[in-house]
Amino acid sequence: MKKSIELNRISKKYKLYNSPKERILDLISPRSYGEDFWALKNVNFEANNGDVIGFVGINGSGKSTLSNIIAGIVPPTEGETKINGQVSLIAVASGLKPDLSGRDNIELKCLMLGFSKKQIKAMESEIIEFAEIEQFIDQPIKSYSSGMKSRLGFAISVMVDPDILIIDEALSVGDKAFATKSLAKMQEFKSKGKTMIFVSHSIAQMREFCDKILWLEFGRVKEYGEANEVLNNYHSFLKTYKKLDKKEKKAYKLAKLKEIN
Ligand SMILES: Nc1ncnc2c1ncn2[C@@H]1O[C@H](COP(=O)(O)OP(=O)(O)OP(=O)(O)O)[C@@H](O)[C@H]1O
Repeated sequence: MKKSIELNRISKKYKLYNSPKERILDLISPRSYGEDFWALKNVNFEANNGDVIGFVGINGSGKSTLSNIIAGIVPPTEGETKINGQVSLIAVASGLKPDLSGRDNIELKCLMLGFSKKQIKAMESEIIEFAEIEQFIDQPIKSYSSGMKSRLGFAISVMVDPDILIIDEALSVGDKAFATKSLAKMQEFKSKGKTMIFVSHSIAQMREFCDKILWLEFGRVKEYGEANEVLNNYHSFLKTYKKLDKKEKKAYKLAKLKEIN
């Protein structure tokens, strides 16, 4: 089976600053300011062509950071990434530029993905139609509702027909009719044997769609395997975790983060 994604010991370090001043000082001064924070540590992950994989984990586990690394939006601090094919990431805030119109955003995103102006012109009307924003396409997208923005982001990402499609929480926005249409589009991707990654808090959606699940917990891989098995374990964990009070949850998180920070 051909591998579409190979991640070898990926780590990501962010810098946490107490004030904007500290951030600037860190940039201009030879001394180091701010605190190191490892959001991912030594993550190994592989996907084959045709895999449909869900990323789960409680808030702050590193799901979006890992998706962004696979999409090439965020560089890892350490480790090796091998991505075979073109990746498209759909996220609620997926790099659309608020001051540009819907049409200009389509052009910009497609240019960044390497399409020519002629190819973009040919795809444009299909994208606009799928996103259902015909009347608003020449308005700046800062005037769009969040549903409209996510429909546009979704439409661009699926119409460019990538080899690897990452959908980060984007299905939770938008109405029922659009969600049905999107799921049908993703079914089409699945049947074409493309690699798909879902980031979602909905276990039901994951069960319906994914073959494999990667469970992240505060920067580390807790489990990676067959969807039902990992989802059952994650579900049991959540049941226990949700019973903890605020203080206990914080203590759990701090203890886990201490292991890698
Ligand atoms: N640009 C950044 N600068 C500093 N810390 C960051 C940055 N982006 C993410 N983090 C931190 O990295 C950790 C992982 O964040 P990430 O968004 O990847 O988690 P997640 O699992 O996607 O969370 P959620 O389910 O809440 O979206 C969090 O503690 C977050 O605060």
